[in-house]
Amino acid sequence: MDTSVNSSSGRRVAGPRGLPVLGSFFPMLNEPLALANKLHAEYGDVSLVRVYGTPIAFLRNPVDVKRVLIDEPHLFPKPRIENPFNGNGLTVSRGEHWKRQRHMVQPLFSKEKVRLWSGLFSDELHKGVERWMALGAKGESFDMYTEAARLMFGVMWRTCFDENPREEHFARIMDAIDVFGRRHTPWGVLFYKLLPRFDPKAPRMGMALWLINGWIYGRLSKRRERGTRDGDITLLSMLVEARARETAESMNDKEVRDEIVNLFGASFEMIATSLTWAVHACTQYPDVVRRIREEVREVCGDEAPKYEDVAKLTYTTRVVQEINRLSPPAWTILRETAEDVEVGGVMLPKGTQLLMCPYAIHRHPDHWKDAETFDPDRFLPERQVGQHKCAYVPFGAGQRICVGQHMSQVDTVQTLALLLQRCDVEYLGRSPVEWQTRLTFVPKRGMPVRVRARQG
Ligand code: HEM
Repeated sequence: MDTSVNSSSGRRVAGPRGLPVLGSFFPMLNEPLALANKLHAEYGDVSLVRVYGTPIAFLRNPVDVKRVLIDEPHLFPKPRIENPFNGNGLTVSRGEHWKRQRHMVQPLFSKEKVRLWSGLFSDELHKGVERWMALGAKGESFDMYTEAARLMFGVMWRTCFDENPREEHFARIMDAIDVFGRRHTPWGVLFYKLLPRFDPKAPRMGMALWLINGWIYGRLSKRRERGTRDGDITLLSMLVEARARETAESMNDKEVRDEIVNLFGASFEMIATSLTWAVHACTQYPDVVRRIREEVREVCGDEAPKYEDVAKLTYTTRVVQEINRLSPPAWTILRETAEDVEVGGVMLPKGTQLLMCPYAIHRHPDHWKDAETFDPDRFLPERQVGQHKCAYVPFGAGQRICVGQHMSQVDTVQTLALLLQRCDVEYLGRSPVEWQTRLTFVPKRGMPVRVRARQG
């Protein structure tokens, strides 16, 4: 049986009714993106399920996505998301607090700032690639996702604190993500209060939270004691120095802590996911590898690719864009309706949760030709003419667009360029790769690869 909501145009939007009371709780919990794909295939651009009576609408038409994210964001705020990790940081805050924090945080990720951090990034990147080659030299394989996460975690740790990360920091954070991410998919945040009670691993989250707070507050208090120092380009210091636009107020300790956790949470796993899928694609398409290597040789010669080279690595950039189209790390963007409102010709009641899945939007048959084909050249400027602004939203759109978009693109392109310049990569897992949605869109059984130094 179907659920239906009357449309003002007489059309009906429908989805499966699901179980009594629970509705579609289990498909949403187990694999919400698979549910979204199924619903779009069966019911079109706007479809609806209920979970505990809460209506949840899936939108995939770029026209509706633009209206929600860009044209009328006041009608479609972010839902209230409460969890002790994110606190009231940028990814979850709303209203005036969000506006104030966004004005303070966004400038910290300008091109100029990313350039400042680029030496530090290159440093970590070289260590990472050398480590992968050393494993390959011993004949050992590794999980690309874990290694990409380790690399990007190191980059973020140094960006925040200008310290080398310890294995303990990485292991603790990955453990927290493992527990938190399983229960805490972006839609699962709506039901956070209910879920941990059933989760025997919840104490591990409590321990991780206690440690993370200790790491941040400890470093913050030292930074406050020490005061400003020339040449300090840590994100921690920049957050301490940031001033609100209208009042010139600075952040208190809790606000700095929240932003550090949010920036960490929003960044390293996302970039690691993008890199993982990019490396996998390169193992599948030898022609893509050949073109990236030719481009890197033309732009960098035998030198390692640097920050300044990235703008010239246009084909490699298109490869990354195509990866973020087909395997968008942020698999959903969440909003809710602030009042009864019509979307895509359908009347949705106040409080309807809106899930816009870039995975589905990036495959919309009216906006993408041969959507399943891996074709980086579809991002050539001449082929993008006339493309809808919201047909491609791996970083979101509108006022809440990702603050780390430039940083991500630079880091992913530079990593792919260096890796393929120096190494051959072999994928050792099953094909096709099974995926799952955790905090990001990840391979279900990891991404086993072997990396060997290139000869000659
Ligand atoms: C491939 C990498 C990344 C992807 C795919 C990605 C994706 C996204 C998306 C889709 C949003 C919008 C969410 C929404 O509208 O609700 C977002 C927001 C955000 N991203 Fe990213 N992101 C990436 C990397 C980063 C990095 C490197 C940082 C910072 C270091 C970052 C920080 C943020 C923050 C703070 C927000 C919240 C902005 C706000 O709500 O005002 N992200 N990201």
